[in-house]
Amino acid sequence: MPENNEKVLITGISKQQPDFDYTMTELGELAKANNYTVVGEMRQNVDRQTAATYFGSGKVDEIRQEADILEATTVLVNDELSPSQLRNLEKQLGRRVVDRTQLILDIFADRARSKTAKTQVEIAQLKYALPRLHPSANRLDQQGGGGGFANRGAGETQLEMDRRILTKRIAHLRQDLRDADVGEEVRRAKRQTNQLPVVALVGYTNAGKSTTMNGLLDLYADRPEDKQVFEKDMLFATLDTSVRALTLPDNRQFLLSDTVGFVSKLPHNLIDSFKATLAEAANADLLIQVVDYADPNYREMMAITEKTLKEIGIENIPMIEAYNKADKREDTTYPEINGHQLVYSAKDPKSLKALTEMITQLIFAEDQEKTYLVPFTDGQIVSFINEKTAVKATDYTETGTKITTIVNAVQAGQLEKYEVTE
Ligand SMILES: Nc1nc2c(ncn2[C@@H]2O[C@H](COP(=O)(O)OP(=O)(O)OP(=O)(O)O)[C@@H](O)[C@H]2O)c(=O)[nH]1
Ligand SMILES: [Mg+2]
Repeated sequence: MPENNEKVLITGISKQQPDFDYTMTELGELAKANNYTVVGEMRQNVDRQTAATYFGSGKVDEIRQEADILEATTVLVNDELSPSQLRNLEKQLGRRVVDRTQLILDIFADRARSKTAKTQVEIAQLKYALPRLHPSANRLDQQGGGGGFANRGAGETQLEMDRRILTKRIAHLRQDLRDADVGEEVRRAKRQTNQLPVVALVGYTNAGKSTTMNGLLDLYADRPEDKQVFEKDMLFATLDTSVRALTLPDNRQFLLSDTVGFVSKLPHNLIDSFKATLAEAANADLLIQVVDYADPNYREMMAITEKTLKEIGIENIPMIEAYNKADKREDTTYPEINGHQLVYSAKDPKSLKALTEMITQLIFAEDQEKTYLVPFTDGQIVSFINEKTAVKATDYTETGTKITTIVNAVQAGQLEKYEVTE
């Protein structure tokens, strides 16, 4: 967490957006997440932004005065500003201006731990910076970035050279990302586990996705070392995807994945560079949308999640709506199942069992009951059936072991030659 504690003034233009109030509240949360101290808020209730300075000129004066009175060193704007708007506003306000995109990028940069997450954030940062480079800005070569640009062509301006360095760096990072093959984790897990069904936790940041994952791992983790992903009360605690195999008491298995949370107006650069990480949910057979039911804005958060899923191309996957943190509400009992909806608490084992029941019903819907007769010489097949499928009955006959069990489509194919109809 950066030592920040800077005083900031939050500002925005309503543009008749119905969710404007909510996005301003969220901007305040994002500011806190970046360790800013919010000292005030100013809104302009107009339909359109002003081309040169975003706010109208009268409003700019007001904001400057207010920022002076409150001693705010930085003004946060609830939108992505054009490069010239940012420059003009900074000049007229006489202080640093940070737009919503920059703020979210700063938080992501602070949270990124894995090499992949760091690379993805840096690409988004550079793409944001590229059109905002300005002749008067600090020289890049003095900041030690890039390298290999000593061959400055005759007549090439400093600005052109800086742009070239950034563009080269972005290309380099993109190659790193391709080499890392982010989508590989789920694909590999699927391959190694004979195409087990994949269940993905998705939802607004801080809803409790990682806590739900950890709760389920506690109950059903396949291997003890598989346990625990990072959970914390902060926005964007998770910036990577983790996949774990779970084994239910009846031996049936599935893969569970946890991933990055969403926020409204997630910057396009960020969605773009995190696409590979986010898209892992696209490989899922079932989504669990985790919702912070104790947050008064949970409906807006759900709308944002659904919009973001659409944006990254995740549609038509069955979904459980999982209303979490019910323990923080006085007006609800839990766990409570209603169709595809569950009211629960990720910290309550009974709730997690109810969730598991729902998952089981949905992902194993295509499972079939079969009876196999396995000759005594094929002992490894009997072990496979006992370990990987939900055995209902076993009978030792003269010709071999007769087992009635529940199998998925892949297993049905693998065991076909042992199948008998009674
Ligand atoms: N009281 C209560 N707190 C919960 C519950 N579930 C999660 N939390 C808390 O909510 C906070 C966020 O939980 P996480 O699991 O990290 O949330 P996340 O959805 O993974 O968040 P990101 O990774 O930031 O997107 C943590 O402080 C959890 O302890 C719950 O059922 N009840
Ligand atoms: Mg998380």
